[in-house]
Amino acid sequence: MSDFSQQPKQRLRAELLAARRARADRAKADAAIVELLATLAAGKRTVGAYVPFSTEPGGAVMPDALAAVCDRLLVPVVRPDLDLDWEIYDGDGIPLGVRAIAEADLVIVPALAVDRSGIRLGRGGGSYDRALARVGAGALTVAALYSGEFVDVLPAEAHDLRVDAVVTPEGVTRL
Ligand SMILES: Nc1nc2c(c(=O)[nH]1)N(C=O)[C@@H](CNc1ccc(C(=O)N[C@@H](CCC(=O)O)C(=O)O)cc1)CN2
Ligand SMILES: Nc1ncnc2c1ncn2[C@@H]1O[C@H](COP(=O)(O)OP(=O)(O)OP(=O)(O)O)[C@@H](O)[C@H]1O
Repeated sequence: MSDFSQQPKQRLRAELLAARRARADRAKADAAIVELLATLAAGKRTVGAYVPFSTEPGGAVMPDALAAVCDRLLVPVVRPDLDLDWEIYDGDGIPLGVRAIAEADLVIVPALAVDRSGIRLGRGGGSYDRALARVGAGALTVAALYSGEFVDVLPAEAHDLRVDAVVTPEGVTRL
């Protein structure tokens, strides 16, 4: 059992980021993750996602692959207070406001790890704790992870919001 509930979040983040940098199977894992996410996004009106950093699940091709199968792809714009505004991917760059994410049918969120109850560990800005609170009741929230990042128990705080599912190269798991 992978129980990290008593570990400081800062140390967990550092370990998970170091493991991502050391991965050798990235391209294959990203291809599998993008295929699964594109299947979830297919035919949706509005999808919220993110533009992956170089070591994040999904890789550089993820936004184009998602934009090709849904009507409208929203990506975050970080505000000075670390809250998230949203803009249309590859669009005019006009911010749509923090509430735009409420229109999404599917929200793909970045995470360093997620546990079996849906608690996610992010980068520590509280950005997604705030953004997830605005997601509509009917929307599906999914975190994209590499193998080994879906764990049994993570440290949880009162403000942490859960995701509905995780996508790893092995498949989609509803929580
Ligand atoms: N792709 C992506 N976009 C995202 C997030 C994310 O986690 N991933 N965010 C989630 O909230 C928000 C941005 N928050 C961030 C919080 C911390 C760092 C950060 O520590 N950056 C490192 C280098 C990042 C890397 O290459 O891995 C740095 O600046 O040193 C970046 C973004 C919105 N956009
Ligand atoms: N709804 C909120 N409004 C304002 N600040 C918040 C909110 N939720 C969490 N925070 C603050 O954000 C900080 C980071 O929280 P936490 O460690 O849970 O981040 P995280 O979920 O790992 O990161 P992220 O949400 O950016 O991916 C904490 O100091 C917390 O107080």
